[in-house]
Parts: sequence; structure tokens; C-alpha cells
Amino acid sequence: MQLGARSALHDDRVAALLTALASAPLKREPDLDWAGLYSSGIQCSPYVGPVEARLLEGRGLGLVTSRPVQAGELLLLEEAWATSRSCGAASSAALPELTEACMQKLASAQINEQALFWSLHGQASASGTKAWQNPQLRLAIFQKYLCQMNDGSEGTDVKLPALPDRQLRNSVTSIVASNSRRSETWNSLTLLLDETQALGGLWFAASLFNHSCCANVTLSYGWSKDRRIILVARAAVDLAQDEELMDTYVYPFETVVERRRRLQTYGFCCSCNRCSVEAPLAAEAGKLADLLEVELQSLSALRGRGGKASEMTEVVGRIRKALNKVCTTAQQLSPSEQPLWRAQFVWGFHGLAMAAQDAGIFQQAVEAFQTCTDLAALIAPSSEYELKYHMMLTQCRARQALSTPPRSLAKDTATVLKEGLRRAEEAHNRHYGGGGRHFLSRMQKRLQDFHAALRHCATR
Ligand SMILES: C[S@@+](CC[C@H](N)C(=O)[O-])C[C@H]1O[C@@H](n2cnc3c(N)ncnc32)[C@H](O)[C@@H]1O
Repeated sequence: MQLGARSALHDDRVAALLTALASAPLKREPDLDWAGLYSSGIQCSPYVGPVEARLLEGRGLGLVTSRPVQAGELLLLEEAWATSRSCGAASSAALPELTEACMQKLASAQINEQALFWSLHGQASASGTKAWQNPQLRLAIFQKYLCQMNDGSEGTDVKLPALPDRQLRNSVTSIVASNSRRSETWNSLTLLLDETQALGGLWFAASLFNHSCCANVTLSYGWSKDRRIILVARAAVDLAQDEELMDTYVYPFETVVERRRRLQTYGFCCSCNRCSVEAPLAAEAGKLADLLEVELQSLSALRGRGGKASEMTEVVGRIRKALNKVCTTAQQLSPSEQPLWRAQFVWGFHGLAMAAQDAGIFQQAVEAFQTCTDLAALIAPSSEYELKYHMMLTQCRARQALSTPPRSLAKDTATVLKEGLRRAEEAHNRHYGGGGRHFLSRMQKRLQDFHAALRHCATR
């Protein structure tokens, strides 16, 4: 009887949410066929938004904004020049394959493509390639390329040095190591990285993004109709004119020591604001990360063997204790620096949220997912990570609402859920663009699944 009453109430709640979703306004970008983003392929031509190439003190070439830009605005849309099937671009496994693909492309490429390739940044320059490292020459070549991408015009003529021997494998490898990317494709249903779709690739214009551990651009990837990988770069936050556009080359939720180690491949030591905040407490962070990892390993072992709820509650307590130490250590920093420092432990808060959710301690799970969302938005704004946490948070809130007896439900439950969905949709649109109903239909599908599961339980 009580279950039936609950189910009727859930019917109303889910129906109200679905109606709100269905009536949400649509924003579209007219120049793109967004229906293809998650399925058959995007129909598009190369695009350069308010972006210019410049020479920057201590960082070589880079890209900057040519006017103020709003978060989510399209900056760059570019097809890969070369791709490899192994996905770990810039990792040692993928390098030989992408190097080979570039050498094959160079064998038949037109002069302007060869010029672009040889003027990409590379750490090892063989004798035939030195002339191509001249900063003014590289700048002129990229300015011409951006001009061509923009309106198809030829741009100013550039006098090119003699082309290097295409067989300079070491130089090609060095260029690929510094500029290749992994085209990460996220499964739109599971919101997990779809490893089967990830490829390595080289994009000329996108190679000019320099690195920061707090990016202000967000990159996504899609397929063109003829199965080429397209890189789409958007502003991750509102930007002023002349701001440098920065991408994060490495997984952002690691400690400064780990990030700097991975960045050695690129031949520089990052000294961005986030690294400067983390560096003085790097040793403490390493020890805390080890401690937290032990707790998360016991969580995955417990999940693996389907442990009891009481065991899960105990693990929640232990993870919570380790995270309290993280928060206490952060207090050595100024209040504004603390969140930036805690961001290296997002994975710990994620573990806490999962464990608390499994143990049915929803309020703690919601709070931990909220922390993940806030920290991801701080260091990887508008990224797939931020979007993922918005969606996990919303789902956790929906689970909490559906598992609470009707009389104990907070009055503002529906408002909080709708607000969560609105924020998730905003994050989606900043990352993927105002791409029609994709996000909404995904979220609708998930709510319908919850609802069906709940009805199934209620009628058993
Ligand atoms: C993909 S390229 C970026 C464009 C490059 N600046 C250029 O001149 O072509 C990567 C290289 O840029 C430089 N770089 C990128 N981010 C940097 C940073 N934050 N500080 C110093 N150098 C950086 C490093 O030399 C790195 O190997």
C-alpha cells in the first residue's frame, strides 16, 4: 500500500521533470549539423573564430583571442591532418604509428602542408629542419594557414626555406611527440571514455594551444561524414581580448609531481598558477594520495565481491577520514587557494560518493558529487569531466528523492533537481555547443530508466 502510494507520487515527480525538460528552449549553431555529433558524422567546413596566432614570451607560438569571447563560443573546428589507430597520442605506444602516418602523408603532401608540418614545434631539430624553427617564419606560416581556414583566401606570401628530407624520422618523431593528441570520444550514454573510439591525431592549428593545468579552452571530437576526426575547440570560460588560449595536455586530476613528470615529454616544466599553489605542499600531497588510494582499493575489492552494506558504511567512514586529512592540510593555504589544491583529489571525492551511494547514504553521496562538480568546474571548466559530474550529481539527487519516503522529502526537491539539470545542460552546451536536444534526451532516457526500475520494485 505504502509502496503503491510512493510509486504514484514518483509518477508525478518524474512526469513534472520530463515536462520541464521537454519545454526547455533550444539553442542552435546554424553552421553545424549537430544531429551528426553523436552518430553518423558532422557536416562542416574548417572554422577559425576570434583567434590569432602570436609569438609569446617563453612559450614560442600560441593562440590568443582577438576579441572578448563568451564561454561555449566556437573557436576552432579542424580536421585531423594525420591519424593513428592506437589511441595514446604522445604516449610511447602510439608514437611510432602516428610518426609512420605522418611520414606517409609527407610523401604526397602539397608544399603548404609540408611547410606547416615542418614549422610545428619539435624539440630535436636535425640540420635540414633548423631553418624551419625561425619564430617569425613559423608565425607567418600559421597566420597564412588560419587565414585560409577562415575564408579560403591565400593570405600573404611566405618565402619558404628548402624543404627538409621527408625521411628525417627523428625530427618527425619529435614533432609528433610534442603536438599529437588523443581524440577522446565519450560515450554519450555511459559518459565514460570510449576507448574503442579514441585515436591519436595531429591537427595543425590546434597544435598551437600551449598548456596550463587550468585550461580555458575545451576540446571535443566528432566524426565528419567521410570518417575524418574533427577537433572542436570552444571557450571554456568568458575570455577578454588578447587572452592566451590554453589547453591541458595531461590528465588534470593528478598531483603536481605527476603532472610535471608527464609533461617532461613536452620539454618544459609547468609553472601555472595551480602548479605554484601545489608545489610547496607536494610531498604532503603525495603521502595523502597514497593513503587515499589504499582506501579506494579496498572499496573496489568490496564492490568486486559484493560486500555487505555494513562493510560499505565502514569503507565510507575510512575514505571520509582520509579526505578530512586532505582538507586539514589544505588549511595551510589561503582560503582562495584551498579549492585549487583540493582539486588534485577529485578522484577521492568521487570514490567517497560512489561508496556512500552504494551504502544508501545519499546525502553524503550528493555532497561528495557536488564537491567533484565544483572542483572539476574550477580546474577543467566546461570539460567532459565537469559535465560528467553534473550528470552524476543529478542522478544521485534523483536516486535520493526516489528513495526517500514522501513525507520526509524536502519541499524544494523538484526545484533542486531541475536546477541541477539546468546546470548540467549549460555545462553540456559549453562543451559540445548548443547542440539541440542531445543532452535533454539523454537525461530523459535516464530518468525514464530510474522510473521504470522503481515501478518494477514497487510492484514486486
Ligand atoms: C603543442 S606545442 C604548442 C605550441 C608551441 N608553443 C609552438 O611554438 O609551436 C607544445 C610545445 O609548446 C611549449 N609549451 C606549451 N605550453 C607551455 C608552457 N605552459 N610553458 C612553456 N612552454 C610551453 C613546449 O615547448 C611544448 O613542447
